[in-house]
Amino acid sequence: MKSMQGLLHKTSLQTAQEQQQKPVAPQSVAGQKRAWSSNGGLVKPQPLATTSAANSTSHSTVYFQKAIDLPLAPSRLSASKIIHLRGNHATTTEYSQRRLISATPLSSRDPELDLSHPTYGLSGQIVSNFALLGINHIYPWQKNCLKGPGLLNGERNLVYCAPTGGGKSLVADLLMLKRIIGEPGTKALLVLPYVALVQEKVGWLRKIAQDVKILDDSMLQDAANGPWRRRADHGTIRVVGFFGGGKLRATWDDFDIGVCTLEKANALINTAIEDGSICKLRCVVLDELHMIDDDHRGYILELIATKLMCLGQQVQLIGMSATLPNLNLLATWLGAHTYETRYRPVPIEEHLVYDGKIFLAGPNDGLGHTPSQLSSQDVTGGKTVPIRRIDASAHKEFKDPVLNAVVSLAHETASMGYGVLVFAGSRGLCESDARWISRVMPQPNTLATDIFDKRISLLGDLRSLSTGIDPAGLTSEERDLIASAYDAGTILVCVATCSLAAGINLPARRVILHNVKLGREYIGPAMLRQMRGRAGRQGKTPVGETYLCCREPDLDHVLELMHADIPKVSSCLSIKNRRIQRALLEVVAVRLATSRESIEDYFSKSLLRKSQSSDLIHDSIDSSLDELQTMGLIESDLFSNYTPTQLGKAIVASAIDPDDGVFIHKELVKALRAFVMDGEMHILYVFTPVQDFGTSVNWQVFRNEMEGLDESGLRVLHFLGIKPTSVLRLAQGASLKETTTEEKQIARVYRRFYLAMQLRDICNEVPIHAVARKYDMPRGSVQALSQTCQGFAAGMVKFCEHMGWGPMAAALDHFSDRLMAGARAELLALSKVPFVKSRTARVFFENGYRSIAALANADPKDLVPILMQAQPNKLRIKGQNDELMEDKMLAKANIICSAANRLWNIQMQAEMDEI
Ligand SMILES: Nc1ncnc2c1ncn2[C@@H]1O[C@H](COP(=O)(O)OP(=O)(O)OP(=O)(O)O)[C@@H](O)[C@H]1O
Repeated sequence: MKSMQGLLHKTSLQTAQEQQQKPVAPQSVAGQKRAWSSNGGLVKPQPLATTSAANSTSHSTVYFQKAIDLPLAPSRLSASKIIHLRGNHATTTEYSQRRLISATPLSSRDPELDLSHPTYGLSGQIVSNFALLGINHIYPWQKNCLKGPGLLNGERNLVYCAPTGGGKSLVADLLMLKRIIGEPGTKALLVLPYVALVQEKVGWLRKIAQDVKILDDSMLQDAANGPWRRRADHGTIRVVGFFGGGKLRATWDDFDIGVCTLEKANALINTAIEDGSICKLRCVVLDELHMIDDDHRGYILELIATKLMCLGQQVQLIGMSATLPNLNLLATWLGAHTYETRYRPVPIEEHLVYDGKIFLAGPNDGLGHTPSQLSSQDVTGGKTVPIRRIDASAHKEFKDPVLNAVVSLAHETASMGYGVLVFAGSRGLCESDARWISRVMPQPNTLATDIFDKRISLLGDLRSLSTGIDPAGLTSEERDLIASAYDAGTILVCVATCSLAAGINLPARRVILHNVKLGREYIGPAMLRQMRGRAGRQGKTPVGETYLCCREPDLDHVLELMHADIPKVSSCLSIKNRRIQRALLEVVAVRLATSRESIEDYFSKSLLRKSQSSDLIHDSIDSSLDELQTMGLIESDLFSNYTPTQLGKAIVASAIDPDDGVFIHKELVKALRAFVMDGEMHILYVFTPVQDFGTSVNWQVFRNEMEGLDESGLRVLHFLGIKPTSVLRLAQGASLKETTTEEKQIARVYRRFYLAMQLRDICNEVPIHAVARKYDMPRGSVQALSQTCQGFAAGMVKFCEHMGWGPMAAALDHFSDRLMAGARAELLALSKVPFVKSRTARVFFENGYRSIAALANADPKDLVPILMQAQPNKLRIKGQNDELMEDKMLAKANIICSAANRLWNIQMQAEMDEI
């Protein structure tokens, strides 16, 4: 079976490991590797995996070689030499000077650059926490920004812009801390677009807030004498992250600083407005404010800010971004002070690489020099002189000059001991780039012992993750391990897809772009800026460099892109995309605006109002209110006062779109009449998210799976209105009708059921890549399904609670634990123990450890072989590493036993209390 072997790709580290086991002398690869022109073992690019070569004039059809098809333990190759064509840079730039003096020059004469200066009123503890993180002085721009009118005392809002890596976060962090420390008991929210950023920020803020007291000693004493028992962390700053499905129930009382994704922040704010606890909110930071323009999620930022501006209480709004061309529009909207800087603590030099030649595209030095406007004629016609040249490679594998450039430049950076990030346009390209680069890297046996040991240890850590290496992509645990290894210099080269640039914070000396495409499309200027912005970070590298490697047909576009302006941002609220309806339902449901007048007032504060006339908005409100009434989500009285219906409230509480809410409601009402409880399919169907995953149903697969359903599953089909005869017809090539509203509704049920069957497999521990293959779905979609289902399930539980369907809510709640565990019911108890999830839980179960009590009473040493057995990816490395692995496993076993003991004691206590 090609499948499994093919899907278990290897990382460059693994390759290094293999080479270490089977040292091979450097030799020519001629005759060993399949030729590029041959089709054996080569795969056609998938829709999203076009290589840059696809546009080359010399290749009409180009295939890239999938990393998984490369021969095992390949022989070593060497990187091409890169030759300076001019002895020095023609001009002396800030960049060239910084090569010599590696630190950012800081004015030590300005005492206000000292964080302990009375201007900032920070406690000694905060100042020393910052110092521990390497921040002793603030940059002059940070000082100037902070000293803007009314900012330090919280009276004014702020919108500011600074280049990536320019130190934006510190300004927001300080203002936020000042708010909650200045008024004990108040709250701040920090809103970020991605879960990975939320996690990272929580870690950072906890370090900043470590041991910082909010309450003074007398207040602490009062609290101790009060009727409530004090929390252990009472009086210190609690930083809590909100994302995914897990924390949906966390409330306002659980944090001082909440770090949230957009959706979570909006849900928290809605709840707090409704129950009145919003009065404690003092500060909201909107990071990556340019996201307001994002088609899918941007409108949530607008809703958050608009609601807060309607509250009539002082909430300091702080918006920041690296890419806001129309800063003033947003500042006017938020009534904010603005600040803009081009300051880069580490200068960045941009390069264009074409046909083995490296051109200086302009030092981005922030000193007012215009980057040189390269033109494609100058570059191809020899008018512009390259500064360096990459020798053509002697290896036929590196005949493609773009690949050769990427590999040689990555090799050069790593040889200097610096980190390099390579961005490629698809997963396939990413894997093959990593493979090729690893083949020119030094042999493991020539590495310094400490680096070698650290890499082995990293491999051990990766292998001992309970999830195993998932070929469908990195899990967050794997990503954390790799990111911290990169941060510590254990790994020097990271290859990532372009889309990762926005969600990671991995600074690099050099950023290399293997062409400027994501799939088949060129990337946009904002994404290019994100990627280039990863180059150079204060304290890590003295300078930053970016290299855009491209081929001739792309030259014009690439040059245009390099100098392109970032598009202006604007509101994403409209009737057509149904965001206005959602905005309206929300404010009515949380009773922020219930009269016609207050609704008008709400919209007058929106960003939309900055681009649309009040008449147009007035009309949009009219039609949306009518629509929401027709949908049964709101009601009005004679005086045009609006109230939410129970369904309207449930939809807002469970954070779903109104249209989806109506669909879900219909389905649940049917389910209440006849809920199939003697099997899992019905509950799984209810937990299947309704948003569009780009599901295209393979009807033959649907039919096969349908035929495998048991009697209870077939009953579910019947209740949902799915006709087996229709499925058979569709499997024979008939097409699904989707013209009338009713037909669309039915098609939606069929698609959702197709996803529900995938969810069933995921819950039954089938790996994501296998699910994707079985259902003929892109892996990304299956992954998205598995990642969103928990949050959606939590939303469904809330929905049922708000609809007053208690028993249904309880049944769903029980099952949602299982989704979290990703394992079958019998493993549920075990999966409460750390490290014992999914596959590991199964292995423990099969080895007789079937309950927490069994684990609590086990000898940790006995668990080691079972943990070993649970390692899925057969990456056993013989010899010295076995010991290391065993040590790690024993440490894990100890944690498992003591956690199981703790859980067991709690259980016992609860049982005794019941008696
Ligand atoms: N005054 C300072 N002195 C030393 N280091 C600083 C200072 N201010 C910020 N830094 C450090 O610079 C790095 C980049 O800062 P930060 O993450 O705030 O940049 P940013 O502008 O928010 O970038 P991005 O656009 O990627 O979010 C961080 O490691 C931060 O700790």
